[in-house]
Formats: sequence, C-alpha cells, structure tokens
Amino acid sequence: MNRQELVNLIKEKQSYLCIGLDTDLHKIPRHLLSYPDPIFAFNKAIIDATKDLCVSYKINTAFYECMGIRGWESLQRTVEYIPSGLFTIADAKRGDIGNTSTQYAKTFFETYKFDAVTVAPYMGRDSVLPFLSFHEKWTIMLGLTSNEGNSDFQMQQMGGEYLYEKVLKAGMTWGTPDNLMFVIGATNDPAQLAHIRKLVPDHFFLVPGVGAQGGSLQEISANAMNKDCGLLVNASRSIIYAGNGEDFAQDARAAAQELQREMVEYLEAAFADI
Ligand SMILES: O=C(O)c1cc(=O)[nH]c(=O)n1[C@@H]1O[C@H](COP(=O)(O)O)[C@@H](O)[C@H]1O
Repeated sequence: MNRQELVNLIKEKQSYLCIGLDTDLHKIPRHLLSYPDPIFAFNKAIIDATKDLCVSYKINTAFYECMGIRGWESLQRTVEYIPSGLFTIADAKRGDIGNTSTQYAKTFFETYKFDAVTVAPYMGRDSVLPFLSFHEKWTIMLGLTSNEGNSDFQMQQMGGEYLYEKVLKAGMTWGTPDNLMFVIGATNDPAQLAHIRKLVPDHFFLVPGVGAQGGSLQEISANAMNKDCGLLVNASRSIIYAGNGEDFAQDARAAAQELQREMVEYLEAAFADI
C-alpha cells in the first residue's frame, strides 16, 4: 500500500487505529482451545468484529514465534485473512548486517506479504537500507519508544542532542515519507511529542502505548498529527482482551469503537475538510 492509499483509507474510515494482534494462548478464552488453531480462531473473530473500525493490524511476531512452526502457521493464516486494503504490519523489530537484513525483508515483505515491518536501527544505515529497497513496502524504524528503558539509550545526550533525535534525522536521509515511518511511543511527554513532530513533519508515526501502557490518544493526536493525519495509533491488549467470555469479539469491538469514535473527533478538529 502506498502513502496516498493509506491517507485515503484513514479519511474514508475516519480512523487511524491499528489493532495489535499480540495473541497469547494463555490469555485467549478457554473455549477456543479445542479449535485446531486456537490462535487463528481468536484472531479471525477479532478481525471479523473490528475490520470496519481500523485501518491496520499489527502482528507482533514474538507471540507467534514462541510456538515454533505452529505459531508461524497461525501468523500466516492470520495475515492472509486480513482483508486486502488494510495496512498490515509485522512487528518483528529486525535489523542486522546488510545481507541478513535483506533476508528478513524478504521474509516479511515477500513470503508473508506484509506492507510493513518494524526495524531496530541500532546497527546503522546498512542494516536499515535493505528494508527500504522494496517497492511500495514500509520500514517502521524505532524512534522514541514507549517503554521505561527508552531513557537508557534513546534519551541520552550526544553532541548536544538526544540519541533518538540523531536516529530520526539519520532515518530521514535514508528513507522518505513514502517508505519510512517511525515508532513514537504515546507514553512520552506531550511537549516531546510536539517537538518530534516539528523535527519530522512529514513521516507517519506508528504510535504504541495507548491503552494498557497508559498513553493518551488525545495527547498524541493533539501534538503529533500532520497534514495527512500522519499517525497509526496501536492498541493491543486493551482491545483484544477487553472480554474473556464467549462474546469476547464483541467486547473487542466495543473497545475499538471507543477509540475510533474519539479519532473521528480529533480528525474533525484537525481537518475541517478531511
Ligand atoms: O514497535 C512497537 O510496536 C512497539 C514499540 C514501542 O515502543 N512500544 C510498544 O509497546 N510496541 C509494541 O506495541 C504493542 C503494544 O501493546 P499494548 O501495550 O498491549 O497495547 C506491543 O506489540 C509492543 O511490542
């Protein structure tokens, strides 16, 4: 999916919600455990119940890889089940020497046909560029993350600026607003979110941290939207585990709907004409 298609999708659906399928066998309703592929059965029900409310699904590969081959099969069934026209993210946080990064990129862009993959930029330019060379595919580079440990490296000063600022600036010279997004955690200070948007005016941000981690949809929307919305706001646990009974998918829908309704307001406030 290219940038214009993503922007159009956000306008059509009045949503910039990305639902995280962080599906854990130990957290899904018990009645699903008798299904041949309980993880897929859960995801299928969540997708059926929420696909009109979101523009994207993010599959965090950790929740699938931990189950070996069965997990990869659940991942494949899930990504193939997501309706075409929705933006699919493999949250794999990869990045290695160039020829290895190319193999990671092929895994997620070609074998599993995701639109985007998350990339950890610690190894530098040649670990990120291979992801950026795929046509109409997206690299989502970690910028300022949502976790407490973001202060260990990302918030360290280096030559008068924070390390995360250097990472964002370098990323902008490697990719373009058409193939590169940054992860910016919703748990960060609102003034910092506004500062980051100033530094990076055009790129989309993938924003985790709303919901279970306590980040505010209002704050990220007020401080970090750009002229194209420029945000994909992810929530995982607060949506997919909103309920735990037979009607868990309807509870997930209600949780997603609450965020999407708020998004309508913020889109209206930001763009009279969107
Ligand atoms: O890259 C990510 O998606 C990510 C980056 C970050 O800074 N913080 C963060 O929570 N994430 C991911 O976003 C999701 C957040 O999940 P919830 O806290 O359950 O909404 C998880 O899949 C995390 O791995």
